[in-house]
Amino acid sequence: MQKKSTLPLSDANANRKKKEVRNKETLVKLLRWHFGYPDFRGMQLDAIQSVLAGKDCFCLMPTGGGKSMCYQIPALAKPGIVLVVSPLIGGENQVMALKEKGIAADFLSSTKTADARVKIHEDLDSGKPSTRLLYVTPELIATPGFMSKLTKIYTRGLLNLIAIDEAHCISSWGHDFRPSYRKLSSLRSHLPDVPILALTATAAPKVQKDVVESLRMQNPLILKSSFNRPNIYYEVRYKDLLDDAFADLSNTLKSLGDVCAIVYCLERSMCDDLSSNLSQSGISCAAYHAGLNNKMRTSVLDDWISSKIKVVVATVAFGMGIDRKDVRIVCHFNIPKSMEAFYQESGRAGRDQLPSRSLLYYGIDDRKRMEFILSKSGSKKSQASSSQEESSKISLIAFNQMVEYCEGSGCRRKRILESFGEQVAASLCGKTCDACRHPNIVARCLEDLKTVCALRHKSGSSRVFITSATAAINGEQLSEFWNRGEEASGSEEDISDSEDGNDVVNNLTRSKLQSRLGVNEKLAMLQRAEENFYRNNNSYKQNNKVDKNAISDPMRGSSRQRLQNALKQVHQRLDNKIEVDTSASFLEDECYKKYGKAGKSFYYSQVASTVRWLTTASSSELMNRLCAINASAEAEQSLRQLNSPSNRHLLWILVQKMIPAMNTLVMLDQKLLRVLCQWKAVRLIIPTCHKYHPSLNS
Ligand SMILES: Nc1ncnc2c1ncn2[C@@H]1O[C@H](COP(=O)(O)OP(=O)(O)OP(=O)(O)O)[C@@H](O)[C@H]1O
Ligand SMILES: [Mg+2]
Repeated sequence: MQKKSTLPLSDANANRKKKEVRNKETLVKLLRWHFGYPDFRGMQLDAIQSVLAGKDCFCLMPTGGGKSMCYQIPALAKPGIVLVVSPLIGGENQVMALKEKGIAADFLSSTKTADARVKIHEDLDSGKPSTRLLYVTPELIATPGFMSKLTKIYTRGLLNLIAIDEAHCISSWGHDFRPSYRKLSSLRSHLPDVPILALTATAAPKVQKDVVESLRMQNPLILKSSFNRPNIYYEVRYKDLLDDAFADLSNTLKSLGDVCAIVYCLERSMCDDLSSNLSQSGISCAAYHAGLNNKMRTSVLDDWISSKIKVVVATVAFGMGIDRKDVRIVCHFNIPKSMEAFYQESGRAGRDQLPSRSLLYYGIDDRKRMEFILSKSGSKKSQASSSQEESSKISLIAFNQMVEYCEGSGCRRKRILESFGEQVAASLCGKTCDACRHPNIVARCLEDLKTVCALRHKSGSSRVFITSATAAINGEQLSEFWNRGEEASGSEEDISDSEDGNDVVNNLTRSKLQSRLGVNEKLAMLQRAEENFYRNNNSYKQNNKVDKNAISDPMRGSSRQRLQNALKQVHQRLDNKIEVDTSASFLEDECYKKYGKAGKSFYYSQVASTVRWLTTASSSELMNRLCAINASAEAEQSLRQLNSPSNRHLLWILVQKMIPAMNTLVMLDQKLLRVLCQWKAVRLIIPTCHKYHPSLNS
């Protein structure tokens, strides 16, 4: 790309020239000439004028707010160099975009070839460098060789400004602390008179204080814009209330058409699995995480930027500085670790200011996993905080804001903004979050979630079985939630999230809940469960055909072993009251049923989560749960004996007798009974059947 000439500024005496450089008209002209934008946004002009006047400035602007312009325009306003400290990816992208506009920018980093580096150094040493914006990584600043080069440029009076992009990385209070940023404190002592511009979208007051102090900024102008992103619609969906969160995600992405999207996951392996699952369902996507080599990462990024692929399934490694304006949806498939992280990541949607969405899938297991990780993760941050314990406490407090965002019924937007200390008028949202647009549905979801938690707490059991909340929301109808009794007795609950309908039957036998539903609703629900059963069975078969992700028998064996090891300890705690082998097989089977078709890492993470539960649950939780498993294993044994054609008729009679007695369904048809048999639902009914038909005992 040809170099664009700098906009000629009138040349009079030095003082007048200095002032002229800062006057609005001149700066707007530069903006139009180089970038084609009609005017400055928000506080851009204030920041630009401040640094051109030689003053330090701390600039807090929302994601996509246009922070880069605050140092790009000063670089074009007067001769000399603006040094931009930035993380690698973000810097490289910006340099590429600037070069395309004919602006002399370069990135000096270890990823450059030796030749390219020599060229840049020659230009810097020339006494009249053509480079206007020199991007570097914080690591480079820390090297003595580069600092002496900078000092040379500075003594020649050619260093106009030091811009620290993503400045929150300096602070261990921020969500993305990077030790290399800490070393930037040496800039002020080596280059005392150069104004420093710190830019971030992280608003925590502690971060601001940390940044200002670490960089030794002097009486900086503090500019803060509102963090509101009015063009983003915020929504939370509850994994524990969805039939199948993967299917829900995939359907959501498909329903939006061929749009550009980011899906964030917690773990690399989950990115790989989710990406391959989405690809299998026809979505153009790829995984991006730190486990891929540089070449792969660059190629995924290039393909996504150039629209060859539409969806990137990524860890947080896909992050800072990625400037694709038309991301229409950012999904979090796992809950992020803090509101700041969530804000930054979701903020990658709609940088073109057009309507966009943030969709977070919240799951109780994810929450527990994150709490576990954060409680162990203090050591990383302990450099700045007094102890590891304190540091993990801070992380957990930060995480709690995220939990409140998901579990609260109030406006999501308000919650985000208030977490950054903004006062928010009730009318601000204007129904641009699910809680404001569908308050009843959200309230109901939360009620259901409470029920799920209560059931788990009582019996160590897992989730309820309901149809997708999404469908209900999209259809503007009431959702199909039915399990709303808080005091539901869950004694015969099992942890299973299996999609085979056990949950339906389990829940049907919970008498407190039953009275709340009409027969038709219950039948409809059974029918849906039946459809799900067949649908899941089919997709399972289909997936299995192509399965490089398949979970092999040895893998399952080693998972059983893991569970057995954990169960042995539980066994001792519970005075040898449980069957280790039976329980291990049962728990492993559950993990497999739940995530077998989703891939290895989903499966492994479910196994890990079960092991964690075994090591952290209370004795009574363990007793309830594990005794239920043993009882259920016995019941299954009985089922095998019972499920012969001649016994089916008997079963049918039993079901008819038993269910009305329990005030549930007054009738079932043969078809549904067949389904019940296939779901092995009878195994759950059988213990109850004994009461009604003692002859069964024989
Ligand atoms: N005055 C303006 N008018 C219109 N568009 C602008 C203006 N200033 C910047 N932009 C555009 O807005 C987009 C976002 O800008 P930028 O990347 O600087 O945001 P940011 O604040 O650094 O966001 P993030 O925190 O996500 O890095 C860019 O595409 C940029 O070109
Ligand atoms: Mg930026």
